[in-house]
Amino acid sequence: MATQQQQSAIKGAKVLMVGAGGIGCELLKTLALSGFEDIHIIDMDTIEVSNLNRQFLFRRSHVGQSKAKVARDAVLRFRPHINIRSYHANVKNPEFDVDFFKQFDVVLNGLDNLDARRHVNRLCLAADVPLVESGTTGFLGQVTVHIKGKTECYECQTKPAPKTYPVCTITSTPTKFVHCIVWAKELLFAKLFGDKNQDNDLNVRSNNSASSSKETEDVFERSEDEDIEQYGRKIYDHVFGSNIEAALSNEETWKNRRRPRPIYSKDVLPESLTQQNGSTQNCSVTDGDSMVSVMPLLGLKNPQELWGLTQNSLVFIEALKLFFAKRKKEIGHLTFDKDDQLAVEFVTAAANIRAESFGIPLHSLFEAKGIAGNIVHAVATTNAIIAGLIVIEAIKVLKKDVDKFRMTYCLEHPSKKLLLMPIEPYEPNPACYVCSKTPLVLEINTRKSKLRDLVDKIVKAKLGMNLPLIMHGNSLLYEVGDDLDDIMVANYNANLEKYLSELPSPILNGSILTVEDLQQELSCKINVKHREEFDEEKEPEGMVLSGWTQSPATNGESASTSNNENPIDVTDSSSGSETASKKRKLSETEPSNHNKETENVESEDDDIMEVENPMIVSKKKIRVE
Ligand SMILES: Nc1ncnc2c1ncn2[C@@H]1O[C@H](COP(=O)(O)OP(=O)(O)OP(=O)(O)O)[C@@H](O)[C@H]1O
Ligand SMILES: [Zn+2]
Repeated sequence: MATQQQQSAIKGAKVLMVGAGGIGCELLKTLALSGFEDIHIIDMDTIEVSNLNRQFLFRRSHVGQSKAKVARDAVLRFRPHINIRSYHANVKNPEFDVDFFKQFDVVLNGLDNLDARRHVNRLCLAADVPLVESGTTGFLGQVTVHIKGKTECYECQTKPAPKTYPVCTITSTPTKFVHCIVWAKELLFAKLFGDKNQDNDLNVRSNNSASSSKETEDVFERSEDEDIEQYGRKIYDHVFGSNIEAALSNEETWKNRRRPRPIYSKDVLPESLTQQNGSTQNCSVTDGDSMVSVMPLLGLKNPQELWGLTQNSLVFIEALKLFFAKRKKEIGHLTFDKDDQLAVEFVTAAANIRAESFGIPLHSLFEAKGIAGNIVHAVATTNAIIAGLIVIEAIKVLKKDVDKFRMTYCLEHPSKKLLLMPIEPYEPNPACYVCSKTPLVLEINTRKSKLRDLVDKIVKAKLGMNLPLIMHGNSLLYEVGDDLDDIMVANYNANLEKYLSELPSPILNGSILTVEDLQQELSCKINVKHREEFDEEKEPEGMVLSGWTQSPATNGESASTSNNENPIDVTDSSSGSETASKKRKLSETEPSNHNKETENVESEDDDIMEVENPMIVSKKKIRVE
């Protein structure tokens, strides 16, 4: 039961909730039942069938409708007299500016991505509004409190780098199924169906007899009149047959490794599939239908069933045929999406054939989809616990009970008999570029990198700025906005194509740039260090930024896109778990002895997820409430 004092803090509070998904539904219900009377909710999504098992404010009839609105209506049915306002919109929209945020007493995040979390963090700092941040991953979860100047901001600590694999493991020497999945989705799928101009480490040259006259022929190019099945077989034979044979010829590679087996389509498939099951040509799906699927056409019903080599090979060819027959317009623009059934079928089959070749155990479509989509299944109970903890912290924030603030971690197994681990929050990190204005350092080749590289790879992708402005001394080099005249736009566009050292105000070794986002009211300095060479494997972007918060790739992002620091990237850190780093507790005078350590949690496919191990913090400092 809430005390009188708590009740009055709750009643008078105006609260903003961002996200009405798994955590958000629980949170809205708990807020309403705890006595909150003025709640605003922002969510950009509509309800999907897959949300219904845990987002209990939604019913099947709501599928396709705004989450924020349906959540509001559902709660108003049992709390009709409170004020709930819903916004079906992206929190990054300009209408949610600093003034919008200023009207709230506290902001509560129930988001699922780092990008939006960082944006809300910046607006809360700019508006000086407390933020209660949260995240869950399966059984793990955490709630943290962020108050400008008092506790660390959401970006004070670096986030874990997404799990990456060396390129050569993926392209030549896979040893785990996840390596085959990464190869299938980031290289093969991207090569066949994605942007042709993207760098791709897949071996594209054919040296088979048919093309001996043109040794450099790109086998992935399909000529207009080429039969789709023949084309599919050509790709199959190239990637699973001749490429493997070529790799085998390098004896050194296989001295201490198991040798892979080349697989050719003629050895596993009948001569003509069209006669066997001409179904994909005749099936009734319409062009552009993302629900197209080969499974029913091949009589495969159970996604949890393990397919043999022949079945995988059939799925491979038939899925490729379907892409060309029914989704031709999308070819050249596709990135892998875990919700795209045909893409999942193709990637599962390709990964399994490669796995077979390398002697790695095969996996079902269900398992492969989980690995390819980095899916950790949501646990409704964790969301409910986390939502409860958010409300507890929100009430402390409203009562200004600074000494009682806690960051709470929901653990999977009891540790010292505790499943919920509360820890005192930490002071702001004086080296944080977001809340403490410490300059970042950028190593870059100022003669070979263009302003466009800086804008795309650093300012947008890494610093998460939406409407950036770049200044060097008094010279404005770049700016985005609706109020720019044509001449300015032309000047800025021309600057984008110039090398840094050739800009009107040249950026050279020792230059200090000011980079700002007016919407986020964020301004930071970048110290530029010229460097001639970069390691292509370890630093594929040709530049290195120090002191920023790592942003994981979004689903389906290609391995070689600018967002990733590392070549092949597979994880999505939805919970916002953090890596070990020096932390300063609020009440602490000696900062030295509270380094948080991390524990490695091995998931099924050996993807390592780092979670903080709060037990490392001295027990004296922990007060269980
Ligand atoms: N930039 C944003 N603006 C507004 N809402 C956002 C933004 N980013 C994410 N969200 C919302 O945050 C919510 C997160 O909820 P949750 O983690 O349960 O994800 P979900 O999409 O509902 O489920 P799942 O991803 O597991 O299918 C989603 O409803 C999503 O729409
Ligand atoms: Zn900070």
